[in-house]
Amino acid sequence: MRLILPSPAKINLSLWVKGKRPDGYHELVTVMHTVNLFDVLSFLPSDRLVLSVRGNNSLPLDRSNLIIKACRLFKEKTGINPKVSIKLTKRIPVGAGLGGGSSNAAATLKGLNTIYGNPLSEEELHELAAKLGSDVPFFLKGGLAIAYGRGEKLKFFSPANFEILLVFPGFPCSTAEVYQNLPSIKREVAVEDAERLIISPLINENFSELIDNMENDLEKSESPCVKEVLRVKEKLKEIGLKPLMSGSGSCVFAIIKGEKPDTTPLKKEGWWFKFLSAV
Ligand SMILES: C[C@](O)(CO)[C@H](O)COP(=O)(O)OP(=O)(O)OC[C@H]1O[C@@H](n2ccc(N)nc2=O)[C@H](O)[C@@H]1O
Ligand SMILES: Nc1ncnc2c1ncn2[C@@H]1O[C@H](COP(=O)(O)OP(=O)(O)OP(=O)(O)O)[C@@H](O)[C@H]1O
Repeated sequence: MRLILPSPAKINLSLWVKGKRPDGYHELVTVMHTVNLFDVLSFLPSDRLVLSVRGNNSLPLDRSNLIIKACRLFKEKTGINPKVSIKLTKRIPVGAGLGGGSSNAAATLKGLNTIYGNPLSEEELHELAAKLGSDVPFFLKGGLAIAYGRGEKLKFFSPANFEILLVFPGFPCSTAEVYQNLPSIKREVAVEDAERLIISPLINENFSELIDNMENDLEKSESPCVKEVLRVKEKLKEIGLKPLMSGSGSCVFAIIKGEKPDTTPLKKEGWWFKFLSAV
């Protein structure tokens, strides 16, 4: 039997860094929402585990691919050797702060669990997801959530309605490098602050207030990549938008309140962009 699963991208509507932890990770409070830009994972029965990718020539197909990592972890936990051919159609730009790899890993865990008769509970899936990456647990459900801790602790809300312009400037940013180049930050931010500043105006569709409150502390990173991203932000400001970097970059997005802006300057720069909706 064939199983086809969509694997959405996310944006970070805000990301606050509270400080650095003894394990090297950063303590965060961030608000994430999935958007209607999807990779697709298709699972077919096979005599062994095989991964193939369409739409991207540079992604590794070996153990460093998050899909293969998810399969290995599933096998370790359940004792079931996944014999499936997984076809990934890649549409989400890689290294773009859109969580594409994390989303693929979550879809793989869900897909294998469905195919093999749900051997893992929700909690067990969450535990495996957190091992694969800080963003992976969020993608098991998607929609709207505040993520905190290292990003693996979640408080979910009903999905919201909004439109964005998403711009990918054509180069990736390495998440590890962006965090490494962050000046030391100490901030008192709680989940309740994220609810007040972001979730409430979002649910009430008070977009002006929402946009005024949106922040991403990773924009303070001294990584050369983020410096380039700030230039992209400037261009979007010139066309009347209030943009924000998503996650660790390189994508930048802006909430669209009414009429769509004139995108000619973005075309001139040769940047990839799309108008998207929250899903
Ligand atoms: C930027 C975000 O996407 C925001 O949603 C996440 O914080 C990153 O999520 P992710 O890609 O799943 O990240 P991971 O694979 O867990 O970590 C990649 C690298 O980012 C850094 N990292 C990540 C998360 C975190 N809370 N603190 C960190 O310092 C670490 O150096 C880590 O080695
Ligand atoms: N299935 C996959 N899809 C995308 N990237 C993958 C995958 N497997 C491994 N990777 C590796 O993960 C790295 C980053 O991928 P990804 O596109 O998820 O970054 P990102 O969007 O910046 O993520 P985040 O927002 O979670 O930091 C790349 O170096 C890529 O080679």
